[in-house]
Amino acid sequence: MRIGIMGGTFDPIHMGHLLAAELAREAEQLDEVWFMPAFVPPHKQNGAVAEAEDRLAMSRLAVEGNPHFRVTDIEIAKHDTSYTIDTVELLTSQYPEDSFCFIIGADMVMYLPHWRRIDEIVRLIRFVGLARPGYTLALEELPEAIASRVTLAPMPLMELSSTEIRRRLSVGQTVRYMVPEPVRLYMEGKGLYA
Ligand SMILES: Nc1ncnc2c1ncn2[C@@H]1O[C@H](COP(=O)(O)OP(=O)(O)OP(=O)(O)O)[C@@H](O)[C@H]1O
Ligand SMILES: O=C(O)c1ccc[n+]([C@@H]2O[C@H](COP(=O)([O-])O)[C@@H](O)[C@H]2O)c1
Repeated sequence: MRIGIMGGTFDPIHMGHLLAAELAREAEQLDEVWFMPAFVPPHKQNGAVAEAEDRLAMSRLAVEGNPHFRVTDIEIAKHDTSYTIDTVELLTSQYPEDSFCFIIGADMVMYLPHWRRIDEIVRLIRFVGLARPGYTLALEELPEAIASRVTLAPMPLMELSSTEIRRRLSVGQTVRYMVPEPVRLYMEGKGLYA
């Protein structure tokens, strides 16, 4: 199977994540996309992040109804900082028959040189990069070994971030149509980010 990994903090998951995953799936003819909430994302170790169980539950609610989407708790179950190299080594050894790519937005594409052991990651998997407002997808600015492993997929600029959703909820503004409705109801029910 051709599998795309959509890794993220998903604090909370939003329509930008879902659209990016769906368009990457189409462009790369992926059989499945696995949404993978990080336990502690490497570059957010000092910031407060919602409980992993809530981020996982919201991710599960978000993918309901799409037969190509799944959620994996592989990183959350480890209860440790989620370095992608560890996850990729685990996935490629656990599923030798499948081929994996990692789906990321433009901010993460340009940050790839800073990922832990990126030289080894790019030998194991490819990346699918999608446009995001505020970030230029300038592959020519990346080292060739990394740039050659990134394929760009078409994506309309979507001005949406978890930060903006948390900000809106904290001041009582609407997030309807920015997140799937079951996710909105979950956040409302638990008073998340209020
Ligand atoms: N609006 C968007 N368009 C394209 N890609 C996105 C968008 N929002 C998030 N992504 C991508 O989804 C992945 C996971 O992102 P993450 O969970 O950190 O969400 P975020 O909205 O960037 O969160 P925060 O605002 O808390 O930093 C990253 O690869 C990121 O680039
Ligand atoms: O492994 C790394 O060094 C690394 C550095 C930054 C981000 N990542 C991964 O990239 C994905 C998106 O990260 P984030 O913080 O935007 O949610 C998520 O799966 C992270 O674990 C990985």
